[in-house]
Amino acid sequence: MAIQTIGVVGAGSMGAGIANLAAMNKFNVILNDIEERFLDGALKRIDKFMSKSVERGKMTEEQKQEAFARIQTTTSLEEMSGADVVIEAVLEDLSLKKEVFSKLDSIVNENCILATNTSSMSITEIASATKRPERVAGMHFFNPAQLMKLVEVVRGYKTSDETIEELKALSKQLSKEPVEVKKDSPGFIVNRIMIPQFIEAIKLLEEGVASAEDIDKAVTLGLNYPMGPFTLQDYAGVEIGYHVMEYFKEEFNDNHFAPPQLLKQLVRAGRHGKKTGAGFYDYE
Ligand SMILES: NC(=O)c1ccc[n+]([C@@H]2O[C@H](COP(=O)([O-])OP(=O)(O)OC[C@H]3O[C@@H](n4cnc5c(N)ncnc54)[C@H](O)[C@@H]3O)[C@@H](O)[C@H]2O)c1
Repeated sequence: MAIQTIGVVGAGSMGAGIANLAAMNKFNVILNDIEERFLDGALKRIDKFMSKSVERGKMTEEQKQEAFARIQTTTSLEEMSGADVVIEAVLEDLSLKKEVFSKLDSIVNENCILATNTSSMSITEIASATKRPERVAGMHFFNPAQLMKLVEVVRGYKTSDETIEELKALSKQLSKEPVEVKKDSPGFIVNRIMIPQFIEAIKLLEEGVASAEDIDKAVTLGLNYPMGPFTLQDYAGVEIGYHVMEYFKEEFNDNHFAPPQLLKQLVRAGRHGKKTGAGFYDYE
């Protein structure tokens, strides 16, 4: 199947980035969110990203305009009927994702692939909200989706080989490097490794072993990571890690994954990271 039109549901950090990436790679994009203001915000961020690319000589103004023109925005999920693949990027909430998948299943054509950008949750469970579990899979991008090279293509229990192959091919068309996650396991590969590191970093901070700045410095210089754990959580959205920890705790039946108290407090206080002006660090 030749994929021409990609639907993206949820126009937040990830949805906007994925829509931008798809448009820059010459796909038509239908970008959906629940309110116009979220779509306007997404278009502004897309415009900003591409303007910087033009400044840096990575694309021409004409290419930017062409890519922009390929993105159609809508608050009506019905308009996903024209999509060959839909990538869901709503909040990390299992019941919300299932509701979106159930609706999409009755809107899109029968061959359409329904992919989720979930950071951790069960593809099999999300697929169970549809009558096409063989056409449902994880397509996990990293932030910012325009730049980060990796895509985890994740198999649910009933995902067909054809669906996996098509999503791997699509990832390459989007200039990404896909890896196949062969089993539907919480957090897939990257978050399974990263979340315990976040937990240990927050515990070190809580125990007063070192400051956030010094933990970040130690990890960047000592492990050669591009960002330390606090800078990265603030960048990704502090609440995302929190939801993933809660999910790991339940799924693995292991309290070791429980979100540390400090993280809970930040989430409760609305300190969700850079996008809210504060997280582990202050930005304003
Ligand atoms: N932020 C990251 O670093 C990152 C990386 C990889 C994957 N993810 C995953 O991507 C998903 C989105 O994360 P995000 O950081 O972009 O979140 P976000 O909060 O920035 O955006 C979520 C968007 O979904 C919209 N939304 C909510 N309900 C909706 C509905 N019913 N229909 C359409 N839109 C709806 C919201 O209005 C919001 O604009 C999550 O599952 C997250 O775990 C996030």
